[in-house]
Amino acid sequence: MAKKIEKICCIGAGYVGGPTMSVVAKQCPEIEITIVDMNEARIAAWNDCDLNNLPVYEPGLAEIVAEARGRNLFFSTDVDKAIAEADMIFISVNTPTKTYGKGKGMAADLKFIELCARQIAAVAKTDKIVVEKSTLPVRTAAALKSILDNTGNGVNFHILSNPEFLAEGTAVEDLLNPDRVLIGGENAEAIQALVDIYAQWVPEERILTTNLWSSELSKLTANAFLAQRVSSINSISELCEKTGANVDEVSKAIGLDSRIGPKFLKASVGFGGSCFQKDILNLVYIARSYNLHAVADYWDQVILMNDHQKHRFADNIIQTLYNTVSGKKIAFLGWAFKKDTNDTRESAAIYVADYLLSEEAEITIYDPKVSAERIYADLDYLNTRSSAENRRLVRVVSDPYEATSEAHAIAVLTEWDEFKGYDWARIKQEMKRPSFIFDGRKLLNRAQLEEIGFNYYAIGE
Ligand SMILES: NC(=O)C1=CN([C@@H]2O[C@H](COP(=O)(O)OP(=O)(O)OC[C@H]3O[C@@H](n4cnc5c(N)ncnc54)[C@H](O)[C@@H]3O)[C@@H](O)[C@H]2O)C=CC1
Ligand SMILES: O=C(O)[C@H]1O[C@H](OP(=O)(O)OP(=O)(O)OC[C@H]2O[C@@H](n3ccc(=O)[nH]c3=O)[C@H](O)[C@@H]2O)[C@H](O)[C@@H](O)[C@@H]1O
Repeated sequence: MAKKIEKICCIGAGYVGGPTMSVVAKQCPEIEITIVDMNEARIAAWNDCDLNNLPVYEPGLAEIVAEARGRNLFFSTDVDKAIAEADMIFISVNTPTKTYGKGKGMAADLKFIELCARQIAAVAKTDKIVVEKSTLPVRTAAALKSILDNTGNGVNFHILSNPEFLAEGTAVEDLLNPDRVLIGGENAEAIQALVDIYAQWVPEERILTTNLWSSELSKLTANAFLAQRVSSINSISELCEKTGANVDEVSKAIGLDSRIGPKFLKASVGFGGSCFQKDILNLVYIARSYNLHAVADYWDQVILMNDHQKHRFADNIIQTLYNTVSGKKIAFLGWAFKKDTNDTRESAAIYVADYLLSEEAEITIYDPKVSAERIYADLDYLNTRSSAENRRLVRVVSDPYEATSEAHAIAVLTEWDEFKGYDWARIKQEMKRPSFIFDGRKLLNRAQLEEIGFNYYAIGE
């Protein structure tokens, strides 16, 4: 019989910790869950009475937080207390690409993970099951175990790997109906304790148990395969543009082959998000560290193709606008890395904007969920020009018609549904002529827009 878990602590109240634990709290009302974070502002936002102020926007999430918060779901900055009281501790902190030292620009930065392990070791006075929820390099559990066992108070720690496969924008749905839940571990009782939690709402045949290393490596592999599909179809999109083929037609034709399948074949301006690039870079780094250079080079191509796609989208705008965008107003519709999220990490929009700004374009941005502050922070982070210069060249507005008015061109960077329903005749009326649209998401209706008089360009057509 596995130990029944009564109290869970989750370290990290971000895009994974927040939604994941909210859903566990909803499905397991008898378990008390405390999500802790050292970021006070983030915890305050999770505790905000106004659910519109939650730090993560996900369809359906606010309702779940409203149901569970204060009942069996708590958000706190008191990390030590939550660790001390919990039977099971999820580590859901960020594991970004290293920006310094050995492995800079490639390896995952594990300093936040190590800090968690040291804090758990220092505080724990009772046995704990420690669950890796963050995405980690294969064999990280060995390092965690070494820290916990050597610096702890003599209590027993069992480590499990339980990577998260949710996608942003559909996090709640993905958590409620996961394709699979993956649990890697060595201790049968600890594994069973976590299986028992998920089994409250996930069919048992979708709960897969493996050894620790397969679980850790499966997460990196899943993201690499998904990103590879996007880069593969994006590579074909360029060939379509040269040959008269239409990439949507090609996607459909190949996707109907049951061995290939229809998902993740949508050509785009390039994949973004906090994880695809970081996880592939990490995979490449790990392969190189084992001297597997052919393996590393193979996966590296996925990133190179993605960079190429963003670059050529921006280049096409410049070329089409008579080889100069200097002083021209370009309207960006969308800044988030995909629809239905306020997350902008590694969004293709950032890189397209940066490229156009270096050509002295003046960009006006509208995104239904992303704040101006976030957009400026994204651009400043690249360090290409001064913060003052970014603010001089970029305007962020809350009305799409204001963004597009007097613009030479519109670039669609995120596939927000609302863009489809705009009054495109009015937009055309208020733009400079000729009026160009560059659809990086293949979202809009070519026939309708050409009828109105737009010059419409879409990826892969
Ligand atoms: N964002 C996503 O959709 C997915 C992310 N992942 C993985 O999950 C992990 C977390 O990702 P996100 O939630 O997006 O990151 P995030 O950056 O949104 O959240 C991480 C949180 O951890 C907190 N934190 C860091 N160190 C801490 C410490 N020592 N004590 C207390 N709090 C600490 C930070 O303040 C931050 O609020 C990453 O490894 C990521 O690769 C996995 C699946 C999906
Ligand atoms: O580890 C993670 O962080 C997560 O990464 C991705 O989820 P996410 O990045 O949230 O979103 P996706 O739907 O995968 O989209 C990623 C990027 O690829 C782009 N994309 C996706 C699919 C497609 O066909 N074409 C395409 O360009 C999206 O627009 C977006 O920019 C994976 O889908 C999740 O399973 C994983 O848990």
